[in-house]
Amino acid sequence: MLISDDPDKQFETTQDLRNACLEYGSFMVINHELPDNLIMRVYKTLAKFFDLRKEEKREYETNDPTDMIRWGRWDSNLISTEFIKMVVHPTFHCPTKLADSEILQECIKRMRELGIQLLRGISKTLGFEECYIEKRMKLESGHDFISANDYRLRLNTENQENQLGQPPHYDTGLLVLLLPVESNGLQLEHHGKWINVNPQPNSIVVIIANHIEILTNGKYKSLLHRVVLNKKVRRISLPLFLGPSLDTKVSPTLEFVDEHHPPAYLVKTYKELLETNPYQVIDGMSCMKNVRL
Ligand SMILES: O=C(O)CCC(=O)C(=O)O
Ligand SMILES: [Fe+2]
Repeated sequence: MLISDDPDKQFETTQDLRNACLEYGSFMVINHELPDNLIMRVYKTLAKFFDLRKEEKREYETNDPTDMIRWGRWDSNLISTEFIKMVVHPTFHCPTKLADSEILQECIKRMRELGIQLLRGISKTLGFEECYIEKRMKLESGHDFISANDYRLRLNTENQENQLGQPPHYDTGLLVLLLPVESNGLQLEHHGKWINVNPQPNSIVVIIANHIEILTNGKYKSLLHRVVLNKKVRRISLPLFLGPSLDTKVSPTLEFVDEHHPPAYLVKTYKELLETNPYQVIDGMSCMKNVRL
């Protein structure tokens, strides 16, 4: 609808998008251009990678913050997940041990195109011309990464009720797009309560991340979210973190600054902000504590 030829429909969708950004910090996209069989093949390829023996994946267990690929596991009483993160734009990086990397690359390319369309829509909801965010954040050389997550079933463990796949967190970047998943687990914070995301089949869930909050001087807030372990099925997820180029200085846009709304964030390049995280360019951790004034 955002790209519909019918101006009324386009207007209505832009209004819905504005409300979703203000009220929830998240929305679902249906009727996108990612075919089911592409999605299915991506999940197969990721599952195959996660099923490799630990020794085989350890090659990507890096402590070097400049590495572009990083594998790891969190395994405690409360949190359990395995992940493989990789920088996918401007240059696509992928472990050689991940079969069918061209399928993953194609899928990410399409997710990125969708993300850019959504950022055009978001620019409009803010009263700017369509390409405002794209140009200001230099998305042509935007720094994007993915973090494939594997939340396995954990049987016979204590504390099952409270087990999380991801602790509550905010994401870095502008937008995070989640490849459609069949199983639930993602929860969003809304007015102090956790709400379950029950995605419609094949819908892409989108989350507003840190740098939209900075750009809008807090008008659109970065969304707190977490993942609870699904007790019935193994769940694999694939978020794409769309970000500004590393050299872009992200700061509140003047239109959102006045005497009642002074700038609430420091001016830093995306790279400087990411460098405050232990794994720098390949770390989805929120940077907000280092930038709020
Ligand atoms: O697995 C999910 O649904 C969300 C993952 C997530 O929030 C993240 O990787 O930052
Ligand atoms: Fe996240």
